[in-house]
Amino acid sequence: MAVVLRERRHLNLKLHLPQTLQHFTPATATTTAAATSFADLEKLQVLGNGNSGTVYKVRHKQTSAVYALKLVHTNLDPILRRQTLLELEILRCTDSPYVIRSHGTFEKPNGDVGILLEYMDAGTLDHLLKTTGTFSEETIAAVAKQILNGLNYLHSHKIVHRDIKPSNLLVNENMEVKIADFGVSKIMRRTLDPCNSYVGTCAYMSPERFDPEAYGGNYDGYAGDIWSFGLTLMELYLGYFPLLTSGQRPDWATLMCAICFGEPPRLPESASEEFRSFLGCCLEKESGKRWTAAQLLTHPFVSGNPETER
Ligand SMILES: Nc1ncnc2c1ncn2[C@@H]1O[C@H](COP(=O)(O)OP(=O)(O)OP(=O)(O)O)[C@@H](O)[C@H]1O
Repeated sequence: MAVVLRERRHLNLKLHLPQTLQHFTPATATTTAAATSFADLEKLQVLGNGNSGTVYKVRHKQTSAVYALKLVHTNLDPILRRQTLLELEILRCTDSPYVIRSHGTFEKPNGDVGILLEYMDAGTLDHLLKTTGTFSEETIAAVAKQILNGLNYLHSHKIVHRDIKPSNLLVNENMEVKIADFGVSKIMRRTLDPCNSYVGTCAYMSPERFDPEAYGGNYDGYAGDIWSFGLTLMELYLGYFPLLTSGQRPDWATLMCAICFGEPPRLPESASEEFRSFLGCCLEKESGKRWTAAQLLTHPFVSGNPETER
């Protein structure tokens, strides 16, 4: 299995999307414990609703193992179906402790697709922020290092996430953080492949993604992920979205002005010099000056963090 994975990576994930799900045997799955059909799973509760479908907490009837089952209603929407197949392919090819693992996929006769995922019992960073309040710098450094390890892994395999935000980062009770929801991700087929589509949550978009025309019509998707990552950390520190005006998320026009024409958001004086410097490296308006995930891992804000090896 490891050999197969290495070969895939060597090929830089030059993928051909299949038309059906029959090909999707997850490369990283513990398939012995995984279900083979919907009938093997007992639904326990709804974990959340996304744009594309519903996520359930489920139990495997024979093994009692608990998973999250993402059910996507792809039958009516060919674009959603194509994107779901791409999400599945990314999940199947990734093998990192910092990226959510898939344990299998199923398709219902009506075209609904089920993705069996590892269950993260503390939910999303967004949920944690709302229930337990703002994060200390120490916790943010530990969280940041894990997300960076995940981004570094994805970017080195030519995958751009394109929707990094607190609600797409899952946590378990050990405070292990994993990147999830590849619903709008992109696999870069060539090194210089540009991103040029307007996808992802616009609040967390970098200036060059918000206004690609001003940057020659294309943007560096990897650098876009770093901007979103920077805004995410800032939100964990402040307890609210950093570009928030008057207590509510700004509308599209206000957001565009703030992101494209305003100064990048900065941390208040109460934050340490190291944290402010770190975020400055993430929130550079010029994408070429923004640090990469690999570079950020060497920044003193995270490099000294004693995160246990996974
Ligand atoms: N593996 C998981 N473990 C635990 N909870 C999960 C898991 N995956 C998703 N969830 C929960 O289900 C919710 C909905 O997840 P989903 O992936 O559909 O994404 P979303 O980011 O809310 O939506 P969208 O796909 O529209 O961006 C999440 O916000 C989270 O609370």
